[in-house]
Amino acid sequence: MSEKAKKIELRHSLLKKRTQMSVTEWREKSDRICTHLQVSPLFTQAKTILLYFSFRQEADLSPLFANSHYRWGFPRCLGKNMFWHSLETQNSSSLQVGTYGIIEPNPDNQVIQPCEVDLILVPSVACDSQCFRLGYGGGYYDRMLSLPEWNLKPTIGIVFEFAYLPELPIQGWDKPLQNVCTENGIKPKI
Ligand SMILES: Nc1nc2c(c(=O)[nH]1)N(C=O)[C@@H](CNc1ccc(C(=O)N[C@@H](CCC(=O)O)C(=O)O)cc1)CN2
Ligand SMILES: Nc1ncnc2c1ncn2[C@@H]1O[C@H](COP(=O)(O)OP(=O)(O)OP(=O)(O)O)[C@@H](O)[C@H]1O
Repeated sequence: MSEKAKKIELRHSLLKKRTQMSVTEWREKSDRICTHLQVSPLFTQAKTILLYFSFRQEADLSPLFANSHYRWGFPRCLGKNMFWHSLETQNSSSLQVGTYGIIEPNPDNQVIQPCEVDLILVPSVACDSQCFRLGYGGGYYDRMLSLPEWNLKPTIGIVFEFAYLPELPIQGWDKPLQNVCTENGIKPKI
């Protein structure tokens, strides 16, 4: 089987497993992930952090946004690129539903430039012990993290432990992240 076909099959089975989690289990594991993040030096030493609105039962990091000590950035998809915005108000009029049905900031919100970013929390379908990541297949983070202005930014892949695997199928453009966080803790790249 090709690496591409292996990715498609794995993505399908892991997304199925993730959406079969009960809401209670999802909430508990998401909260544990938030707790591990909140005590990590990578996190506490950051000022501007990129993250996401949970989609298809991804770990929900919304308890983190409540902390106004940090500046939070959320992605907006435009074509094959992501743009990052902070939300000045918690007002729902600053949000819209984007291309894939994911909530995103509307373009009027303040743009966050790469040089301002200290940490990226990367939503993942799976990660492996070398910090390679499987996403939804759009290539958004692969493209972004391959650019020189993003290349050296600290990254933490976010997955539940059941999707932290020994080895993912990888293709030429896949670049490892620097860390992975599951409900059991933060694991740096080996
Ligand atoms: N919460 C969250 N927001 C995010 C991401 C994410 O992973 N999580 N993204 C991270 O990239 C971007 C959105 N990327 C996405 C890419 C593809 C699909 C999607 O539905 N793909 C189709 C198959 C596409 C294909 O194989 O060509 C599908 O799964 O049915 C969804 C989101 C930006 N925002
Ligand atoms: N650095 C890059 N430059 C150009 N195209 C890229 C790059 N990285 C990935 N792609 C394209 O993106 C597509 C999707 O890649 P892949 O299946 O690895 O996505 P993914 O990491 O699962 O998705 P996502 O990052 O959106 O969650 C591939 O077909 C590939 O051609």
